[in-house]
Amino acid sequence: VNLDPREPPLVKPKMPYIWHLVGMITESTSYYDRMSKMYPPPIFTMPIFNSKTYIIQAPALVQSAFRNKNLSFEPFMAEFAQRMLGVSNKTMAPSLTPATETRPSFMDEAHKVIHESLNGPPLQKMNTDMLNTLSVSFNELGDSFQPESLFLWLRTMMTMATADTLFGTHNPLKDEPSPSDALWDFEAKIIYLIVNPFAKYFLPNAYNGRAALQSALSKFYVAKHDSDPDVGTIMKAHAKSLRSYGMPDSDIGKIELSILQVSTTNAIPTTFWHLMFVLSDPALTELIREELLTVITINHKGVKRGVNFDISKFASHCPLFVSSYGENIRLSNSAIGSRRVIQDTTITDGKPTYLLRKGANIQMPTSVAHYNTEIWAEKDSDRTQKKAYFPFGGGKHLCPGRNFAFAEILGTVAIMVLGFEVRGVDGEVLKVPVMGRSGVGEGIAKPGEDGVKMSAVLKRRKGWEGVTWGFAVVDKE
Ligand code: HEM
Repeated sequence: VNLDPREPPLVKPKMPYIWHLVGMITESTSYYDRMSKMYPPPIFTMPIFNSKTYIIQAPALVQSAFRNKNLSFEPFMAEFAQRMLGVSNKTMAPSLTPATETRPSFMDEAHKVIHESLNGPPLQKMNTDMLNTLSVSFNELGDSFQPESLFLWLRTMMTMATADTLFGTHNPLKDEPSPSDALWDFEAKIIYLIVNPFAKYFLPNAYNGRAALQSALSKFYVAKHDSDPDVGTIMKAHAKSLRSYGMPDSDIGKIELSILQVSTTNAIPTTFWHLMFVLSDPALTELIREELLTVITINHKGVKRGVNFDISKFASHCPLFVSSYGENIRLSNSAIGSRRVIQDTTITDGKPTYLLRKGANIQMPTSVAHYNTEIWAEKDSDRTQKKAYFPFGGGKHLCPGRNFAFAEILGTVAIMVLGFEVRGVDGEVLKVPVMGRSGVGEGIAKPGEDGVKMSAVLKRRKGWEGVTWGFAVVDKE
């Protein structure tokens, strides 16, 4: 590749063309950590085939990239979504509609619609719907319960509660034989579905799981169930937008699988890690229980007691609980932020300035900043840490689901910590399973085999037996 001297320095691969690509595929996101030790920050150029990818490692430069309007996420979203969903150019066409004099591009309109649907009253409804659906599952548990796999039990319960929240009474997943497995079989292999044109033969579970989900979702949209009153605003508004740009109902079903996927893929593993971090530290568990006592109201209904959490108070009343969540998403997140240079541009961290050439790709490995021990040593200033912390990306595409994730994750962990004693099958305190790295294209690491196999015993806590749990979400403070 040709490099202007003002561009970031080139890191030549040991073997031309594919060396870096092989590294990414075989070592997943750990490859970037290894590279960062050999080529310390701030930024370098990695040649892949005949193209250039700039790897931005210095947190200040990452923040500069997030703010730069010439670095776009949209080409990736379009390419990634089409291959992930396995849809034709014809199906994708309406969602690629460019702007006209009278109307924004579909992508810009969808961006606005999604961000609006995940804020204010629609967000509060989503938080309450999700957590009250989950509460039903907890309320149905007896005095003691032992899931074969704590992770898989939590995953299934949260997947179905998310789908109920998004799709309402006619949640299309309900008609599938094992909908949560179909979704996660698909999710686990997304990167391979993207790169492997023969996925149908090599990855039958992922391929067939995706097809079954898309067919169920298409029936939902053909029957116009998205106009039902209990459907989440995000699904209603996004489908309305797709229709207005000319997409037929059956194709809407295929595309909307992506919203179900983004709503579950990171939030559910994050809940598991947060639960594990808290439960593995009995002193922390006790302190968090004390904090949680300040955000509940107890109603006596005859002999039964109803306990409601007020989610809007978590931020102000539960500093330890909230900061443990913040630390959890720092450690469990090894997402790679992506952007494409759509116009020659420069970025700077205040010292040198780097030229970025039109057409090149950008990758920003979260783990390089999130695991930088110099930055995260206690002595380091808050300002530096703030720059080095981007679990939800940044700029225009800063994750719009972060407030929903905050509510659902803390709400789920809150019930389990306050309402239950959760121990290992041997009665001992649970240990955090080995946390690997997420694969390329994933955000949050999933537990490995030991974590998936881990069973647990949930016993209702003394004094909290027979409680009916619920959530009354008031305004976020
Ligand atoms: C702990 C949970 C979550 C994490 C760590 C996370 C992380 C991220 C990240 C890193 C991005 C890319 C941002 C960028 O490149 O600047 C993103 C985008 C996005 N996320 Fe999340 N996310 C989470 C939960 C959710 C949930 C629950 C939803 C939906 C309800 C959601 C919906 C989205 C959407 C729609 C985008 C694309 C935004 C856009 O293009 O403007 N996320 N998320």
